[in-house]
Amino acid sequence: MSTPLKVAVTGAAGQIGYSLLFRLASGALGDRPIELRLLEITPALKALEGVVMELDDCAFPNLTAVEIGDDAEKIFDGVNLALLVGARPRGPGMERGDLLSANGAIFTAQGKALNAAAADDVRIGVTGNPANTNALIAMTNAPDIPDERFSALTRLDHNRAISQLAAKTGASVNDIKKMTIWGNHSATQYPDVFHAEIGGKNAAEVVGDQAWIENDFIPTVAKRGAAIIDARGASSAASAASATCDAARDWLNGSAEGDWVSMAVRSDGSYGVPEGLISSFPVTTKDGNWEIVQGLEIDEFSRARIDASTAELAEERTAVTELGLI
Ligand SMILES: NC(=O)C1=CN([C@@H]2O[C@H](COP(=O)(O)OP(=O)(O)OC[C@H]3O[C@@H](n4cnc5c(N)ncnc54)[C@H](O)[C@@H]3O)[C@@H](O)[C@H]2O)C=CC1
Ligand SMILES: O=C([O-])CC(=O)C(=O)O
Repeated sequence: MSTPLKVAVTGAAGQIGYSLLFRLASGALGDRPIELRLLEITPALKALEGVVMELDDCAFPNLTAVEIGDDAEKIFDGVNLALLVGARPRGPGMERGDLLSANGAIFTAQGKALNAAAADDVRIGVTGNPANTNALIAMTNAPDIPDERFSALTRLDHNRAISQLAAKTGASVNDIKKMTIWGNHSATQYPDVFHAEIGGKNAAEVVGDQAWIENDFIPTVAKRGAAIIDARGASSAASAASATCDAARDWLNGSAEGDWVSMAVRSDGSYGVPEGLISSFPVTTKDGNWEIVQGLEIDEFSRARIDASTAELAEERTAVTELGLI
């Protein structure tokens, strides 16, 4: 048996955790042994013990060990992958950015703990909202970990966009490639169909309905989180866990040939996105590394939307700078 991949999950007793842990343990990252290291706040440890009892009861063949605790440095010791989920979710009527001050402090502490304790090859995926700026906070507080090891989750938005496009065109989700989410995991995000393909043809041309793209598709994807909160009374959990798995699997194992994925990563200035912001881009991945897809033509319609979302990210960066978090 190969050495287990040590995977930390924070907020493990929460809603997303309750789906994510079982997906990870049952092979979402591939058929490989994994060790789970689960971080919670002290009052949630008892509930987490119950979740671990359930993990035990599944007798997952690839789950070699589970450790739980409330000390981030101990839990992050030697981890190869850290999935930072633990943070307060928004309720009805809130924007994700409203969580900045409540959740930002979690990511300073966890950035420092990862810096001190994680394995040299660690990859860190941030799901807790506001995900992009939380990733920026963790990255800035972990100066010894290369910046490219941090990403924030926009894979859920990417998956939502594929699903909406499949429903509109009658195509299978398997035929839809090269979807892109640009910018922030917020209502300003820009799901881009102009570079996407359906069965090898340009997706915007297949749709042939600019009004639908503008007035239906983009707002439906961008506001899907709020629609789920309205319907469920709680924010998306199983789909967020599924996207967290998809993103981690593709990061570690590589994106498919002839396709790309959306990940929020540190901007190097590509596509005019201010350097240093954690913004979503089309990326290809291989062996735990990502590369921003280059050379896409950005027309005026797309330019305005990318700029609006990255302006919001810049404002969030200013806000957390003023809060002393970075
Ligand atoms: N990026 C994305 O696509 C999505 C992000 N989210 C976000 O994920 C986060 C978690 O959502 P849920 O699981 O539904 O929330 P939840 O409230 O059910 O669970 C959060 C858990 O985090 C724990 N926690 C709080 N502070 C912690 C700390 N310092 N260390 C470790 N654990 C801590 C809490 O005790 C709780 O058990 C929220 O911020 C939510 O908005 C949710 C859906 C999609
Ligand atoms: O909308 C929320 O607050 C939860 C979330 O991030 C999503 O479902 O995309």
